[in-house]
Amino acid sequence: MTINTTQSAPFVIATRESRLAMWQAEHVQALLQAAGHRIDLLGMTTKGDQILDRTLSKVGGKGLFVKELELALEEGRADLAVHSLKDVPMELPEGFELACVMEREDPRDAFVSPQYASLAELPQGSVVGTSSLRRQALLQALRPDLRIEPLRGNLDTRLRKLDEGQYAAIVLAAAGLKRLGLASRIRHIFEPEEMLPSAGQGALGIEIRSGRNDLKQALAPLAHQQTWLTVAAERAVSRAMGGSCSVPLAAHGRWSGATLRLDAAWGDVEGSQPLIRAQIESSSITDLASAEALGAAVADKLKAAGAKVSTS
Ligand SMILES: NCc1[nH]cc(CCC(=O)O)c1CC(=O)O
Repeated sequence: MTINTTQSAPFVIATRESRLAMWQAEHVQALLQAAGHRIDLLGMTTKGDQILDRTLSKVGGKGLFVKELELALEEGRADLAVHSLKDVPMELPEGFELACVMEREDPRDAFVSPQYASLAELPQGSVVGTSSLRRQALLQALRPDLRIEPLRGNLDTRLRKLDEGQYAAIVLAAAGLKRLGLASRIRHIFEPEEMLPSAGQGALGIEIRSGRNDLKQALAPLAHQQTWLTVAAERAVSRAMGGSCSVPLAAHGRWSGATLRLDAAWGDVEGSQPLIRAQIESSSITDLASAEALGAAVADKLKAAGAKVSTS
């Protein structure tokens, strides 16, 4: 029998229990284990998961997926939480921070349909499933004839509802489908020119209690600096616009060489006005502060063109 009294306790990852959340937590677990750390998982059902089938945006929004994981960190039941950055509120509560942002998966949206190979093939008036106001607004801009119907639940649930025939097509993040080995369901990937992605889409962020330098050190090798700068710029647009899932807002950064091009689109909730779009390119993005300044500048352009800051 060996008793190792010097080895410290394992780090615990708090995670939601959806297949995608588990994949993401296990991915981080494997990377940290490969670097020699001991890592346990703590699975949790969040309020957001319990009400997935109701109108999430009306009962408190995205933060619901994150809050209970934060409580586990606060109470010391867990050390880190792995999030899809797209679901992480712009401002973290006092005492929490993002320890790192990891390399991005495909940030684009995917068209999924058993029958049709692309949006253009959909017959007039087809029903398309999405509960994202951003996807709804961008879809209607491309095809005003389509009927957009709500679609909730985790990825498997959404695909099942599609296969049951409730929709002619649905739109999902390519990243989630690829992570779960479901890339074969993708019929078309929208280029940002067609459908501009959401801030942070496809990127994972790891949240910790502020000041946990032991964790920061362990997580530093997982950070991807270019992704971090890109999503910092995107999230700064959302922050400046008061972004939440109750307003159609897209923000997407792309690099070509040393130049970051940041695109954003904003729509009013009623969807009565055409989308307002703005774009800036910058070759002087070197740190988080300059990335966030670029995001703020794009938000200023949106506002100058008539976009309203949301206060809810
Ligand atoms: N809002 C749910 C959500 N949060 C993150 C992803 C996909 C993975 C990612 O963006 O990292 C999804 C599913 C979807 O939008 O289709």
